Amino acid sequence: MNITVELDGRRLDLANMLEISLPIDFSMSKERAWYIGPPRREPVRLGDWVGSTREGGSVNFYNLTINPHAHGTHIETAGHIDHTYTVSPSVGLLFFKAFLYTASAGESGALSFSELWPSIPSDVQAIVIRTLPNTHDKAHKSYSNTHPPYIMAADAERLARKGIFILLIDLPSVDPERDNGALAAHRSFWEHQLPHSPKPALIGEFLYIPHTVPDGPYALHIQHPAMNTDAVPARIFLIPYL
Ligand SMILES: N[C@@H](CC(=O)c1ccccc1NC=O)C(=O)O
Repeated sequence: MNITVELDGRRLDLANMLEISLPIDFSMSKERAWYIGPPRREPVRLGDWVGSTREGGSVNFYNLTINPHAHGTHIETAGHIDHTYTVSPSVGLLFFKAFLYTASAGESGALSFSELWPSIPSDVQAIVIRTLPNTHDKAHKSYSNTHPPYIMAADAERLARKGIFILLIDLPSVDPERDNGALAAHRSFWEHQLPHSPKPALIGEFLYIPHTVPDGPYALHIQHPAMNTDAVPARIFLIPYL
């Protein structure tokens, strides 16, 4: 089978899609973020019957307890911070024009975008922020009480005003861990979306972008389950251009 996809005249290297998301791992035994402990996976028990083949049941039939914000890569709508009736966060398009940028934070914890602004192409729809340090332990790290870096509200506004409607980062939040509910970057990004934005804006958090992937332009592909709530787990890929 031979499939060719072009995004505004640029061919996508579909054979070399790069996954940049983290799964929800039910074998994880420790806190991941937001102080709530690991995800849980428990067999259904109905009288003598158990939904676990290991325990003698005919099938595996588990109840899952997950929190999309705390347990892995997820995408969220503005319903995360307001009373919007949330249908499933929905991406609507198969591919977006994306840009991967590596940012580091100064002493304040604010990420610097100073090298991003001169290099970002004008037609970008999605930005992927990889933060430094980017050691492999990031894929398993427990973030509660670590106060990771964050995006400044003014930078989130500038991204939105450039027409970017998908903002992705490899940390549990685009905002500081503790800000008394301000969530300034979340609010600023959603508030300053252009009126003709083609899709409802999304923020995605808790990604993992291997250090081997160079900064620059890519196509972006997002997969997610349909769940009517503010945030859903997501599988996210960067696709190089040929
Ligand atoms: N920083 C917020 C909390 C917060 O941002 C948050 C809390 C629980 C789950 C997700 C959160 N933010 C995610 O982007 C606060 O201090 O109230």
